Amino acid sequence: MSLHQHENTAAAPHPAHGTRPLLDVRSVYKRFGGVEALKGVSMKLHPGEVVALAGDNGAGKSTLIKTISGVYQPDDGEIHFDGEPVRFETPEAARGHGIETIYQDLALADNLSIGANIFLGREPMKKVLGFIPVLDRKKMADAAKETMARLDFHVTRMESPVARFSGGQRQAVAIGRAVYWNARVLIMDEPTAALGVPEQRKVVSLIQTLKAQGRGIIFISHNLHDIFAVSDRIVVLRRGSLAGERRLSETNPDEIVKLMVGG
Ligand SMILES: Nc1ncnc2c1ncn2[C@@H]1O[C@H](COP(=O)(O)OP(=O)(O)OP(=O)(O)O)[C@@H](O)[C@H]1O
Repeated sequence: MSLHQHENTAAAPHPAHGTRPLLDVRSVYKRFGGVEALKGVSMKLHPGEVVALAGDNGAGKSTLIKTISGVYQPDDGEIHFDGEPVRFETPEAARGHGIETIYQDLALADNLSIGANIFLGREPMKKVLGFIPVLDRKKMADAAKETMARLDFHVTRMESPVARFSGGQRQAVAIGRAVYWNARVLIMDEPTAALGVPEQRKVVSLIQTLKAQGRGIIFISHNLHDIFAVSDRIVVLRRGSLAGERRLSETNPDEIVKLMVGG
């Protein structure tokens, strides 16, 4: 196996360069049987940076985010988090380091409130009469209010089941959950897919809020408009390899499409 060298590493340094990257993916390989889904992919993510992952179907985008977030383990190569080499055997292990992934299904419990969704599976308990454990609903409600306010995202009916919320609001709840649990890296799979235009704008503005809070964000998108609206850098994959990497200020949608399709 030869290390795959990519031609385009010309992206100018991000202003955050010089600071230590939050995430440093170094020449990662991932195979599924005979399929080489990742062939020596490298990428970095700095605090307060938004990186878009672009690429055609089958380019390796999902495999890359799942390899970063502990769903898969790399067959070769290394992942460094906050300067230390890491190997996450499970998504929970990645979460323990503050790497939270939001998939398209959002993994929300539709019939529960925002607070209950934030604490899903990690419910806070309190004791009544000194020994009977019950759900600490006040803690859940307060956390929901605070978290959504931190995201500058206001819903009037905090106690409603999230099924009643719009797509953008539901995305905000999923982001809120990650933020409550101190996500330092948020990975989002197509966060604006299946949303109407005003809702897409809200999600873009949420991503800007997360960035201003110094978190690192990686998002997969097929939507070049959103990519250009919110990212600092675009990493383009093609057939499992890095096809190129560009700072937003030095590229345009045509060039990104060319990198995606090759030739
Ligand atoms: N669990 C798996 N088992 C076998 N092959 C897989 C598996 N996951 C991905 N692949 C293969 O790896 C390659 C990369 O797939 P991946 O889903 O990462 O691409 P993608 O860029 O996310 O594509 P899309 O935009 O269609 O979701 C494809 O050839 C795919 O068929």
